[in-house]
Amino acid sequence: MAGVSALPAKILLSKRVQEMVLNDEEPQKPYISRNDGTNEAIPRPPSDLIPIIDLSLLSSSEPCSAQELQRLRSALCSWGCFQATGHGIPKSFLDKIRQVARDFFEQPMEEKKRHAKGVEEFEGYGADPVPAEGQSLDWSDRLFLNVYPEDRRKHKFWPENPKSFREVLEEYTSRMQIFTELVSKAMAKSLNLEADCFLNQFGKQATLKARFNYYSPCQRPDLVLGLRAHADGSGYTIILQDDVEGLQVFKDERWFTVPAISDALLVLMGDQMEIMTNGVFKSPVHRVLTTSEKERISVAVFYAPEPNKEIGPEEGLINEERKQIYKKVKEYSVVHWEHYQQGKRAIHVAKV
Ligand SMILES: O=C(O)CCC(=O)C(=O)O
Ligand SMILES: [Fe+2]
Repeated sequence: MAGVSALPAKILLSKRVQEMVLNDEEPQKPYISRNDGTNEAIPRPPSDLIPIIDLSLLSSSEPCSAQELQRLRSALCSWGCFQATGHGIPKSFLDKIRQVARDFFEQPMEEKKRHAKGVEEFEGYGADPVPAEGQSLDWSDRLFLNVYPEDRRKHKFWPENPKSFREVLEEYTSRMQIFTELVSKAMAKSLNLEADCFLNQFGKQATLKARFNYYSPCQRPDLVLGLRAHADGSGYTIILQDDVEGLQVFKDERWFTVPAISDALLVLMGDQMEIMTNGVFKSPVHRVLTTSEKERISVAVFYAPEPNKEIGPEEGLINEERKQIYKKVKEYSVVHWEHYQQGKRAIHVAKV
């Protein structure tokens, strides 16, 4: 294509995608990653939609609670994700998060760069560290922050503007702690396990990391991805979308677009929940498309076991019919990252 050059990823990453778009630059070679032809979302039969689970039904003793738990289990066994409603976080607050995220990214570049990360670092404003040679880059800008435990926060990366950013993120963190407790217990109950079993594996100092994603419009959505196909290395991930769709989940050899539902949070299993459930729950491959019309914003919160904690398959999920397929692992996110950098999945390293 015209204007394609082969600037090294390191140089490209020192410049934000949003800057390239403002300068009307075409995507350069490392950003070109799609080879699956069409940009069309495949029409889906009504029965084949990402399940929506009403969490408010799960804590009651009504029969509908057992039914909803069963739907939760079935969603995580087949899709590895579900859209959570009835979670108790008001839509007005979810809108606030979306708004501070938008306000942050819409600021002038100099303001955002006050919180810039180094090209090789994780935390702060920028893009992922430089991937292995030959790997593509994502058409996105990010603000990545450790939010829990509190002593892991690096305040120099926390925006001062918009003014309410910190307060809103602190509240979201507290709400995410309540949310993860609720979801971890419900997942255990759905598998007939002791309610606290996953919480015990994650540990009291389980980490929460927030990634604010800004996907600029792209002139070549047919060639460029907002985020390349991957599975998460977390325990599980909670994703808040705005009204622009783009996230897709891979299932049955097809990509399915995750519908934008304004009051829902997408709960998506990471590899560590697949390990803890001995492969019963699936950690799905997912990706983000770009669109030429409008920017897209999302906020992903990664919930992972506390550092140095060994995790492994729940005993109750190992039996004669279902042999142990995963080993105990420690610091899985490190191995996951090394593979991710090379465009590979890591979960095989945890196989027995
Ligand atoms: O932007 C999204 O909707 C998904 C983000 C995601 O998959 C990730 O950050 O790992
Ligand atoms: Fe992801």
